[in-house]
Amino acid sequence: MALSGANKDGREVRIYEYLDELNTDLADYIAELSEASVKERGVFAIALSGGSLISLMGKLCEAPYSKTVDWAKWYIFWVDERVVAKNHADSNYKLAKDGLLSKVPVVPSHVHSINDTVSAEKAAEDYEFVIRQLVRTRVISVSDISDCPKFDLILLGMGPDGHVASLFPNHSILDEKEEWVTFLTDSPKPPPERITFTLPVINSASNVAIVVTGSSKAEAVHSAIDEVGPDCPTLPAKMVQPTKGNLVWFLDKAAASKLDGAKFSE
Ligand SMILES: O=C1O[C@H](COP(=O)(O)O)[C@@H](O)[C@H](O)[C@H]1O
Repeated sequence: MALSGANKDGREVRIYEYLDELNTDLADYIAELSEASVKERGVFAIALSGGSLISLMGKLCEAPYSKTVDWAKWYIFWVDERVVAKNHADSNYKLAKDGLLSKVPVVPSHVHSINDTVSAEKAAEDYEFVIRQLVRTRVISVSDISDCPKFDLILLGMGPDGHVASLFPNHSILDEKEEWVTFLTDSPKPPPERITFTLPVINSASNVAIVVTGSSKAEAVHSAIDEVGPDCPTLPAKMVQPTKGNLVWFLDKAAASKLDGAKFSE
């Protein structure tokens, strides 16, 4: 059974003893949000990250989700992408295609990956243009307090340094307020060229989940959730604070091992 707790900002933190429980609860969470969004808006606009997240979403390819989720209503985007060919081992698109999208009946024209034939700068510009078109046609909602897109769900992982998407600690793109999608050519984690949603877009989503496993990330989890340590204020994961949306952390025991456990109850 998961331990869970809500802190003062209304963030929910779910901690799982076993990875299998985390995977099942994550699949339930995504399936429920998909159902609610399709009921309300007729579509589900979901943005994926790369990394460990995709294998943690693996239950969605199995029964009952493979049959019960309304896959045809999904519109799929990437929160961040490495600027490499789509068939490159580093591509977040390839990771999601191989691990999830090729195993469920999504509509190919609803899968919005980046243009992998241009520079990082142009790829970010093109991707923002695509998103703007889909906001105009309301495939993606719009925030009622800014002009930002309001994704139904944004799924994030987190690196041991506290980075989310391709927003790295102390990088100037953390301050980006105007662009929806920006680029970097100096990512501290390879490959160096990437595009990424900016914080205003992430924080405008209806729902954001940060899914983190492993002891190498325990210190950054502690800093972001317990709001302690010198790095805390500039930790990208800590800057994920949806303005009106919901934030849920999914953690395994190892990632949660440095948290103040007193805040959680079964
Ligand atoms: O480089 C990236 O890293 C993060 C974290 O990856 P993980 O394997 O440690 O979970 C990922 O969320 C992001 O999409 C990716 O581009």
